[in-house]
Amino acid sequence: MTVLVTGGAGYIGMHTVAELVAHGEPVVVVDDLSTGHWPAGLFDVPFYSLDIQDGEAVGTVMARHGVDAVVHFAAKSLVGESVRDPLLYYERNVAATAQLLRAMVRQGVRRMVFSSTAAVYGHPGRVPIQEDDPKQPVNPYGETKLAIERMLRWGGDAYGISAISLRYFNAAGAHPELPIGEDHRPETHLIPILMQVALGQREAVTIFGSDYDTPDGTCVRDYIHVMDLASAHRLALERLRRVDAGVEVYNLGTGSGHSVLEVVRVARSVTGHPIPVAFGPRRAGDPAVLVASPARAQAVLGWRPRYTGMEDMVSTAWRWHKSHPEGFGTAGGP
Ligand SMILES: NC(=O)c1ccc[n+]([C@@H]2O[C@H](COP(=O)([O-])OP(=O)(O)OC[C@H]3O[C@@H](n4cnc5c(N)ncnc54)[C@H](O)[C@@H]3O)[C@@H](O)[C@H]2O)c1
Ligand SMILES: O=c1ccn([C@@H]2O[C@H](COP(=O)(O)OP(=O)(O)O[C@H]3O[C@H](CO)[C@H](O)[C@H](O)[C@H]3O)[C@@H](O)[C@H]2O)c(=O)[nH]1
Repeated sequence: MTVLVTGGAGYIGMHTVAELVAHGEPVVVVDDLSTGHWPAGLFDVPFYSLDIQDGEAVGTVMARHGVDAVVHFAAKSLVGESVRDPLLYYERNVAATAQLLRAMVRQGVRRMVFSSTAAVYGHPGRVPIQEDDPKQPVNPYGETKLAIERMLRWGGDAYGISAISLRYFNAAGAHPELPIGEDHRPETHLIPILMQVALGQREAVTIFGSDYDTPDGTCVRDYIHVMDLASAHRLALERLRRVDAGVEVYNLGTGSGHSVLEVVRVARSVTGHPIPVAFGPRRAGDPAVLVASPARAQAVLGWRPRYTGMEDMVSTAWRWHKSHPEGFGTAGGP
């Protein structure tokens, strides 16, 4: 009973590997290192530098390690890039996942936990957002994640695959003990950019829009700690093994929103750096407010986020960035 983690060298994937290993779960990682980093010697788990589009090679890994479930993080996930090059997202997200599912079917592996996103909702009609609210993605990234959710639904019927799709809101923070954290290149996410300003690596942060219909005019997001995302994956795996779940979806957020300016204020207080801001135009495709209703994940998975305060998110991120100003450095494969 081994779990195959695709994209396990990425930000959320690596924290989930840590969580699974800490709970005694045998894990094998497949990652092509296109955006990830695999620090040599940190985890005692088999690592394969493979593209999931190579279904045959991934199938061989499944057979060799007795894989019974897949946690599927591997994807392209930059909204702006997806608008500039949508075909890349159809290839690397939709087509690649079809290859992965084909390999699973061939190997008789019938459980998947899938990384979905709040971007499937587009501009929400109401907040907090519930799972059954309308899905109207406003960029190819969200569109391809929704397409995969639908592929899982059809695949569930046709091949007997049970899947849990976890729609994360804004992942944030870092492991409180292990030397792992967020290292995207280029970095586009708010909190790591604030940390880079505090480290003196950037002059200032540009706030995208100050005229939104929100209390302080800046966008409101539901930030969820990466450790809490990791625990949700473990609980989802447990559920897939316990019951024939069919295909289920869950929002993962705290249920509380924080404006960009609020996050900046917390970052100033945690780092002790003034973090200068500049106000710029709105970023295309940014909804004003995205806040999850996490009620379903709490009721069905028994999920309880532990790091719910913005200070928890920023201080664990700061610990990582301060001790690893160059991120994983040049760490490539093992
Ligand atoms: N970061 C967020 O706030 C957020 C929010 C919602 C959803 N998600 C989703 O969560 C998942 C992980 O996000 P992340 O922030 O950790 O991203 P990441 O880029 O850090 O991780 C993705 C990993 O997948 C690997 N990968 C990509 N394509 C691959 C392929 N074809 N074959 C093998 N490996 C491949 C990359 O090398 C990387 O290690 C993604 O699916 C993303 O869409 C992230
Ligand atoms: O330099 C920056 C970076 C971000 N922001 C703002 O900060 C907020 C958070 O932005 P991030 O880029 O950190 O995160 P997103 O909300 O754009 O994206 C996240 O949530 C999305 C779902 O809506 C997707 O799932 C995506 O993968 C995930 O990273 C947004 O209002 C954004 O406009 C700034 O003002 N300046």
